[in-house]
Amino acid sequence: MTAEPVSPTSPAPGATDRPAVRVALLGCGVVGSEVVRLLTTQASDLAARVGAPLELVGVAVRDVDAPRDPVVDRALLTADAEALVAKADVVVEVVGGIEPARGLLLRAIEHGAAVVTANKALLAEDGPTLYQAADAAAVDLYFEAAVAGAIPLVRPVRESLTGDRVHRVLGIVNGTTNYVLDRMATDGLELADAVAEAQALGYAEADPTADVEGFDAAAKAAILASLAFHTRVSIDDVDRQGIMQITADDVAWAARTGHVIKLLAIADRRTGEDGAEGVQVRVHPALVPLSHPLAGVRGAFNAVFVEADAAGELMFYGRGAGGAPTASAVLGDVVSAARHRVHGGRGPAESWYAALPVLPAESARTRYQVRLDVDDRPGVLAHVSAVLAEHGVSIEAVRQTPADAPAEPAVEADDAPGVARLVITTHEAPEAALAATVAAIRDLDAVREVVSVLRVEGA
Ligand SMILES: NC(=O)C1=CN([C@@H]2O[C@H](COP(=O)(O)OP(=O)(O)OC[C@H]3O[C@@H](n4cnc5c(N)ncnc54)[C@H](OP(=O)(O)O)[C@@H]3O)[C@@H](O)[C@H]2O)C=CC1
Ligand SMILES: N[C@@H](CC=O)C(=O)O
Repeated sequence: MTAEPVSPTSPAPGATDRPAVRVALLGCGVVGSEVVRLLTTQASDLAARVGAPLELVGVAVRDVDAPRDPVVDRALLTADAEALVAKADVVVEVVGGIEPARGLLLRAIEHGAAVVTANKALLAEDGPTLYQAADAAAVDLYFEAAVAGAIPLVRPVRESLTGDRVHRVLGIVNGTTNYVLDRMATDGLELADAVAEAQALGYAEADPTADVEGFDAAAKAAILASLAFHTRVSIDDVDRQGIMQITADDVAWAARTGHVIKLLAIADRRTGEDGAEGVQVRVHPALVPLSHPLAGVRGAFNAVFVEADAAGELMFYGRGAGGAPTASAVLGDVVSAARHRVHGGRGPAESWYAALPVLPAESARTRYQVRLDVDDRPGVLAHVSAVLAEHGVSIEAVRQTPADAPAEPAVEADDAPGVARLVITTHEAPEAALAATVAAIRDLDAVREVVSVLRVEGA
């Protein structure tokens, strides 16, 4: 595509003669550059939808001399983001990270600007500071792009379902890890090779920690849980486990038992031990049955189920990352905020924070699939079953390794008994009981090794 310079006042033939809505852009990287492109190429459509032209009044970056695609008029570029936010009606923050993003957004709000951000890290760490500031200043705070990129998900949860009672949010909210797990499942790649491929394709960052360790998914889970349950959930409240321990062998075994492994974000409304309601939020890899719609979510796509009392089950699917898809969500927010500037009105406000407490990880209810190598002698299965029974965990299925298993049991000494691999799938039980069961099984004399423990979801 030819890169056309962006002029300070993009022509807007579809607009009325109302004064332009001034838009300041903070950040012009992967997402910001696509925001510039859309603001330019869609100028007349956007003006018609807003009822006034959108005027890009400045673009704050770190390096004003770096080459940009699309080319941005040098007169628009500035390294002084503080000064820029003071002269806009709508401030779009696509810088990322906690500071200076938080300070800039608060300054924009202080100046009476509406703000649009894609910054999940900031919202998950300190969203309430922004919500409260926006509420106090009676300005819009929109953040559709912060969760699941292009997929309209924040708005349905924040606005459309606000008359309903959500009881579960379950989904794939990180495209990089879904791509990695998908490549491991389809071509038998080891995790490191699949991550390297994701980096080469631009899905994963040079430092993929936020994706593979589950931080990115945990931030999105915290934001979704806060909105869905009308309470305050921060990233520190999320029980988080990434995909680093998943091996090609785990993925192959998942297929043998009719599953795929997905990194899931799960937020549940549930009753705690004291009988009081709360929310439990977690991110971890899980076995998903091949028959479940989430199993069919391939590549870097995202998909989220929301279950509400009256609405029933809703599914949202699409591209969760990338410059253009994310910019689409940002522009939707810009149009909403700009419309309010022109015609009056305000978007939703989160001033009701407090309600449901966050329950500890151990209060979650889930199912486990445990693979273990045991001595192949009479009575061993009875010992293992007894441990499960002692912890009140019911067995759904047990199977023994077929001869052509992809992973070989440990090599034993000449005089040792043979080794059998058991795959035990439990019924749903409290997380605490399941974890204690695995610890007790590991201590049995007949157990050579607990090879893997994975949760099973979506059955
Ligand atoms: N990339 C994606 O697919 C998605 C990203 N997001 C979110 O969008 C946001 C932006 O992500 P992305 O575009 O990928 O990030 P990039 O790293 O590509 O871009 C960041 C931009 O911010 C600028 N910047 C950095 N520090 C400052 C500063 N102190 N003052 C002014 N400008 C600064 C950089 O300037 P310079 O160009 O000079 O270095 C760059 O233009 C993040 O919050 C991210 O989580 C959300 C969904 C998907
Ligand atoms: N790193 C994220 C992209 C932005 O949200 C992902 O892989 O989904």
